[in-house]
Amino acid sequence: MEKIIVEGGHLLQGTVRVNGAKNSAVALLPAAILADSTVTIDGLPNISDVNTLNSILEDIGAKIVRDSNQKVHIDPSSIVSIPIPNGKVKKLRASYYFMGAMLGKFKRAAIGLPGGCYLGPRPIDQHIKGFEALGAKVTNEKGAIYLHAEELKGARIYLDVVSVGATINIMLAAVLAEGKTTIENAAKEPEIIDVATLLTNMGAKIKGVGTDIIRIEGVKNLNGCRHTIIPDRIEAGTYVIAAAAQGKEVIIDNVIPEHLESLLAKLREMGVSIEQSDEQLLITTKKNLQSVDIKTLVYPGFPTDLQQPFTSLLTKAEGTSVVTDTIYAARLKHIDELRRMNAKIKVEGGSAIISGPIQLEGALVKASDLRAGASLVIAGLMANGMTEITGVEHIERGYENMTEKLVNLGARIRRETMSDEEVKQLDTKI
Ligand SMILES: CC(=O)N[C@H]1[C@@H](OP(=O)(O)OP(=O)(O)OC[C@H]2O[C@@H](n3ccc(=O)[nH]c3=O)[C@H](O)[C@@H]2O)O[C@H](CO)[C@@H](O)[C@@H]1O
Ligand SMILES: C=C(OP(=O)(O)O)C(=O)O
Repeated sequence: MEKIIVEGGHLLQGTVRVNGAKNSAVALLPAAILADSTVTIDGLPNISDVNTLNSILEDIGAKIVRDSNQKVHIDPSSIVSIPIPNGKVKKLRASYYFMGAMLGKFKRAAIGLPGGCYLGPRPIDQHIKGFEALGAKVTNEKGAIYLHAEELKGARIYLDVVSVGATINIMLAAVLAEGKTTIENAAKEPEIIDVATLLTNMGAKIKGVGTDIIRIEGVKNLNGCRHTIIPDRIEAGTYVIAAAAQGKEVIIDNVIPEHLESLLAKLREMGVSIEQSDEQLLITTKKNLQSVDIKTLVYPGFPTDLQQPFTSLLTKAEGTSVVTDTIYAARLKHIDELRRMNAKIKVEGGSAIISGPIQLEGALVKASDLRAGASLVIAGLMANGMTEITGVEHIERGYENMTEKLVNLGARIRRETMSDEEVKQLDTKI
């Protein structure tokens, strides 16, 4: 087991390059099942979620070759519809995309219930509603979901909540269904457009992605193709926030600035200077940042995945800021850890109320989930003295080489293997 050690207070300067999007990658890999020949994906991030999905694909018969340039070739021609058991599936939320992809390809699937970051309840009722509308019988037995359809027929599906996962999963099942499918009240996240682009390159007929009505005309089969993944807007946003918190001048490279409009608007309101070009952002911080309120919303609103890192930044803003997560109201586990670091944060009625400016102090803290980890790393960079962060495995789910990238920007941050004694003490330390 490893921990991250940060010596705070050093200014960040230089360029950081963003990898391919985790939340696209985790859907693009299962989508490859739908093709009859090799799918090549360019720019996949080297993170544990991607490695777990590749491993599940191999378990069901895919042949995967990863070449040196972040290219992955997935040959799905030998995949068989065998049950996918709990072990690996439980490591991530996105394993639920195997449901849509296997159902689409084989008309049946059996898969353990997915895991991922615990952000409060993460229901999949809208995914199931969609699969049932397409003609599948879905049962939940002893922690596994069984899906079966004699044939899949296009349908009109209205989502009761705007859901990224349900929109993608229904698209995966519908592209090979007979006839027309309409998804109403669909989500519009860039990752959905990325998945639809891959499916279209494979031969699927999809219209309306990026709007709230997606229309799909089923085709008989899909072919292999080559696809380049979009840059990770959440990884980019994390470094943008780190730069605003502790940067002098930082360039974020390989970013689509339009994907981050809500974050950039809030940072400008706080007084951060941001220059943008086609694929880069230059972040320059002023001394006195102003407080702002944020409310997470579906895209193009403020992303839930950046709420936790942004909270760390707000500790240094002058005045009171209010953070409300309307997507995952319980995504507040980082707050206790930030309080250990001297942050003044109250939680009232599901909102975090942050009083600033406060000088954070180094402490021993634990990352309970992926973006809580990112928020603690940023807090560590801002703090006086040393911060030790455990729960590194969560950070590895979504950030490739985070410590190396920060070292290149001038941060004093490193990873260390924990001693057996430290591992034993993990749950007993105050
Ligand atoms: C809209 C949104 O911001 N989605 C985020 C969500 O995606 P994720 O795919 O996890 O969540 P969804 O977009 O599916 O869910 C959005 C909301 O709908 C609810 N819901 C979802 C499916 C369902 O069947 N029933 C239901 O009630 C969820 O509890 C949540 O409150 O977390 C991901 C990981 O943090 C982010 O990358 C996504 O951007
Ligand atoms: C919580 C996240 O991931 P997941 O939904 O895969 O658990 C995230 O990307 O912030």
